[in-house]
Amino acid sequence: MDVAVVGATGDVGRQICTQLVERRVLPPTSRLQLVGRPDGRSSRATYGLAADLVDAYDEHAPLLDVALDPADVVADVVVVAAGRTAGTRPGESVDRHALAADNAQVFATYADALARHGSGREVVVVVSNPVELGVALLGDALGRHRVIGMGAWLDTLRFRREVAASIGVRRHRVGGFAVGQHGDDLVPLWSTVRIAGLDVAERRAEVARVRGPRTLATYADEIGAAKRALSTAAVQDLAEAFRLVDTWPPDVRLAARPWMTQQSGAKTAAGTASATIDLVETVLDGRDTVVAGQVLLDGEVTLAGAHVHGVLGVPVVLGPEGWTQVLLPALADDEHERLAAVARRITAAVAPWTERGSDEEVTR
Ligand SMILES: NC(=O)c1ccc[n+]([C@@H]2O[C@H](COP(=O)([O-])OP(=O)(O)OC[C@H]3O[C@@H](n4cnc5c(N)ncnc54)[C@H](O)[C@@H]3O)[C@@H](O)[C@H]2O)c1
Repeated sequence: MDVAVVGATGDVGRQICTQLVERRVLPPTSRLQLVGRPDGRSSRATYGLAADLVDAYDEHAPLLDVALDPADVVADVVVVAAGRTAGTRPGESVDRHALAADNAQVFATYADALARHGSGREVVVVVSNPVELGVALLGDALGRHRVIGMGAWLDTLRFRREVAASIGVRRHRVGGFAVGQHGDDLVPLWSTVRIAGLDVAERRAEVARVRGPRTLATYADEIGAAKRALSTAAVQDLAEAFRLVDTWPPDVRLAARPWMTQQSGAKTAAGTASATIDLVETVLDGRDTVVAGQVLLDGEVTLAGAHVHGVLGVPVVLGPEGWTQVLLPALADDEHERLAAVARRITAAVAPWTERGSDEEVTR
């Protein structure tokens, strides 16, 4: 099985390539295709990255190949990590609309190239932001089941880690999902949290203790307040800003910590790459596994009495041919309400770049 990484020399793309090789996800007989742009620095750096990876991992590296023309991308799994990023400088806000305007062309280019020249079977993992727009454009072009965005899986892993830290266990003992839109519009599904080794009563008591008497009705305000507090704290002392994050409930930390990391200039490349590789491994593995991801829905989910026909982060079954089933359990009222609002906001955000049109037409 072969993997292509589009945007291989970017901060995230480079981490994905390195981890794919270092974690031996691909055997030496497989091919890792590093995809760059024909113009600019990335074309030269793509060849350099291939040489550096062989230098480091010659004993077990897969075959390494460079592609600079979208028409030459060939793989069983294509990871799209190319494009502009935002919010990496102190005080810089993430304007998802502006980011969409920039990255829509990148998504459209590879959607078109894979539709024309691909095998018709490749599975695409979208990393670039806005991940929902990437899933919409690539899903429309290639078939929606073959395209998954990794933002909800990263948010899910972060949610599990924050809950685990508050309870005092390791992440692998915590289950549960964070869904919705990647970024501030994520939806932590507290009702799905499970903790290995605890019975139902014990788990409920632990969740109530670490969550407190809050609901998702105030979540957006809490995230806004957290960012303001961090902006002030970070001016004085970045260590103090990260210490402040630790004083908040798990779901606020879930949104605030990556935001602070991005603002620190460090970016979130390692965590993003690791979550991406989970999805790539799942597809290559050949067995169906439940993950969370942004997918293009066609009525599989009903929120506020309306079927969702658009992109939304949800738990899905992922396998060798892409995602097959949505596994969204019955939600608590506050979760349902927030997820319905988020679905509408994603649809509105994606509409200018797709042919699906207005909110009402998409979610009916
Ligand atoms: N989904 C997530 O959880 C998540 C997390 C972190 C970053 N991201 C996103 O990943 C993307 C990349 O982030 P980064 O920090 O690596 O950015 P970066 O600026 O370091 O790298 C972007 C790379 O994309 C390349 N590129 C741009 N247009 C291209 C094209 N048409 N074809 C091939 N390559 C092209 C550039 O040459 C560069 O190497 C951004 O959109 C960012 O928002 C997503």
